Amino acid sequence: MVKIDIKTPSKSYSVYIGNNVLDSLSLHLQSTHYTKLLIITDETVGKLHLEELQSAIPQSYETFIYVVPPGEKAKQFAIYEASLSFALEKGLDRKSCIIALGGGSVGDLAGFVAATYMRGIPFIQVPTTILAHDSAVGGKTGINHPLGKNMIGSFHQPEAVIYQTEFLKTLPQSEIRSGFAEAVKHALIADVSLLEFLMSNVIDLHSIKDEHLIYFLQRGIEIKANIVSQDERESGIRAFLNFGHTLGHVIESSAGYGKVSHGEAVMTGMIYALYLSKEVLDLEFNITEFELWIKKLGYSLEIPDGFDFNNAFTSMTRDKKSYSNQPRFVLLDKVGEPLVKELDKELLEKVYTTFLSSTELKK
Ligand SMILES: NC(=O)c1ccc[n+]([C@@H]2O[C@H](COP(=O)([O-])OP(=O)(O)OC[C@H]3O[C@@H](n4cnc5c(N)ncnc54)[C@H](O)[C@@H]3O)[C@@H](O)[C@H]2O)c1
Ligand SMILES: O=C(O)C(=O)C[C@@H](O)[C@H](O)[C@H](O)COP(=O)(O)O
Ligand SMILES: [Zn+2]
Repeated sequence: MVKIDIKTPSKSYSVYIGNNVLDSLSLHLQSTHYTKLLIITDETVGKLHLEELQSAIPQSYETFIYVVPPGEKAKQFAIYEASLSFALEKGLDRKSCIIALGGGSVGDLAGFVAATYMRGIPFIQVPTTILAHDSAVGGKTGINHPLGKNMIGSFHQPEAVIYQTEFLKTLPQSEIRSGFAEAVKHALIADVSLLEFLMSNVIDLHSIKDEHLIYFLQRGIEIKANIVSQDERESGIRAFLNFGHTLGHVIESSAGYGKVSHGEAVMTGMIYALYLSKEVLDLEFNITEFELWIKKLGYSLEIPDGFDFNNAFTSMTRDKKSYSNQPRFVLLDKVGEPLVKELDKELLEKVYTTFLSSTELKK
């Protein structure tokens, strides 16, 4: 088992990673004495892993279960409202605890329910996707709005993150691919040697070795923990974790939430940001080699039908990093050295055209 401690101004907590870390959940629940528990999970994850999670909960606990639709459908106002109603009907109080069992969608929803129920109650993340090495840590919670991704939310740190890596064994390929994008993001923004490691050891997403998986999950969490501990509420360097997300979120919302996975959209957004970084900062990086690797891993890097730069620009001006109607992008000066820059429409459109015509992306 690996334990990573996270320290933020609002809370300190631990992330437990390994094959058999549900014991850490049992210990936490035994020592904390919440009044009631509410497990929020989705239909798919519930069928696969709820029983095992329940076996780790001490019998003395009154436990309720609320099952939401899988994927981005969970991050809708209607589901958020229904989850709050369920919590009220079951009589959760301020000393009750919500447990999020699932990927980032369940974690974001359940965390936001916990953040707003009676103005905030505790919650525990039990992530079940590779992507959730990112989403379960750091306390960003929220739901989507038709006009933008995660537009309604809060910062609310979990009490603990219990990352049972056995749960990852049931992930379909598409979800492994989506989650791996955030691992690549962590490498690009913070650790050139992690990027080299990933590019030489992950050449097929069907056969990632267990020790490699644990290594990049752990390293990604360390990178995120380091940033979040310095800037919990994104007044500065936390924006680096948004690398690739300015375009990525617009791809997700314009395709219709859930049509393009978060990781696929972010991967496309990261490649666009690499082209921007070349243009604006003379980034020295072999984008062609990177694109070929990414295509071999099966990323489609597709721009949704009907995607139009002018509409995308308008949506990017609504991004949470933007102000005064000017999109702000995370760029790389070097791999591992990000910065945030306000960019104007002409430049964004020019580089978008270059990016779209990249021969490697079309292969
Ligand atoms: N809060 C943050 O810091 C943060 C960071 C990154 C991403 N996110 C958000 O996370 C969301 C994406 O999360 P995600 O990709 O983890 O997935 P998800 O929760 O949307 O799940 C994706 C699919 O995988 C299934 N699934 C989950 N675990 C499984 C398992 N072990 N076996 C089989 N199927 C399983 C789910 O049922 C669903 O169909 C996005 O909404 C994104 O915006 C948040
Ligand atoms: O933790 C962060 O900070 C991130 O930006 C991590 C991202 O991977 C994640 O997708 C996050 O939800 C995006 O945040 P948003 O503020 O742009 O909605
Ligand atoms: Zn993300």
